[in-house]
Amino acid sequence: MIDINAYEGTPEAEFRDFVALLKPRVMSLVVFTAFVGLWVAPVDVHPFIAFCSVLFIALGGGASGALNMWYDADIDAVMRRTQGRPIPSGRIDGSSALALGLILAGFSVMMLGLAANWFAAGFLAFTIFFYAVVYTIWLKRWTPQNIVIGGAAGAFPPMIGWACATGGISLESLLMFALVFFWTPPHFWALALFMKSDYHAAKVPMLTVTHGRPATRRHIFAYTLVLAPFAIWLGLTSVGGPVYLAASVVLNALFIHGGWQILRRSEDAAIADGYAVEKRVFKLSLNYLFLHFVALLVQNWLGAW
Ligand code: HEM
Ligand SMILES: CC(C)=CCC/C(C)=C/CC/C(C)=C/COP(=O)(O)OP(=O)(O)O
Repeated sequence: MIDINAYEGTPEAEFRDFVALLKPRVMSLVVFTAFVGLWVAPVDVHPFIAFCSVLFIALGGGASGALNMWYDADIDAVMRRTQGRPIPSGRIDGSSALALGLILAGFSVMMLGLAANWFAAGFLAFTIFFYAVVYTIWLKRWTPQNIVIGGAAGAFPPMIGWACATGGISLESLLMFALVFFWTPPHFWALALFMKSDYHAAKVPMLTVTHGRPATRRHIFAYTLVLAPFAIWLGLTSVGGPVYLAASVVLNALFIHGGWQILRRSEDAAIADGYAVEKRVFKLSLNYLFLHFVALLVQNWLGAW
């Protein structure tokens, strides 16, 4: 019998494939942190300028996602989680993704410079470079500290937002950076614990692969402990207040408890329940970060210290 599917040729790229190249789900939280950084800054920004700034940061983030997918296509083709992405599945060729990434990167930086200021635009350019080149091309395939150092790229957006409003850097924006920076390792390693075989197959030196799961569990717990003081310190600055502080204390207690549970678990127990705790802590990590930034917004609305 003739298999007509074998004669379909290269699958057609659809609009949603180009959108997928921009990693919209991950970037939605990144962009939210940038928005909050801009909004809580002590300078009034015209709503239209604020809207444009966030839009161009989002486009810049998307550009870096496309550049990451272009370079990582070989890794993505091996891992089950990423095999369906537009490049490994053949719906978009690498050179189109590269072109899209470069054009969007240039466009977003130029437009942010015109809409906000050139310091913020330079910061956005540096962040795109950091994710696409420092993390993706260099660190990711080289060291298990890849996501710790490379995580800085994901932590810059609230500083970019702040820079859009103020044209500079402050203790508050540095602490927002620290919040995302020290959050990234437990966020990612919780996921890596239930994805180890994928990274192993793709020969990516994630901590789970190079140092094993017990070491990864210890690292997750340690980072939840390091993270908490920075998150709470932010609440003592000019953007903080009682609502943020209360939220942060509760969220950190939950996150540290999650890290502790991960630390105490044996691998056999994790296999037995299908990594339920690790999956729960990964989800908790997303809520942890989202709610910290929501708390900053609410505090700003109610009035900070
Ligand atoms: C080097 C740093 C990071 C690494 C290696 C990392 C890795 C990952 C991976 C592998 C996933 C799961 C699959 C996926 O959706 O692609 C994920 C999910 C997610 N990450 Fe991260 N992440 C990092 C930083 C960040 C940052 C800075 C943010 C936001 C501020 C973020 C937000 C998210 C969100 C929202 C999801 C869920 C996506 C969904 O619902 O599909 N991540 N992350
Ligand atoms: C404004 C701006 C430029 C923002 C950039 C923000 C940024 C660096 C986000 C990184 C988050 C992310 C998707 C990491 C995934 O790592 P991976 O690429 O190793 O994960 P994968 O295996 O899912 O591809």
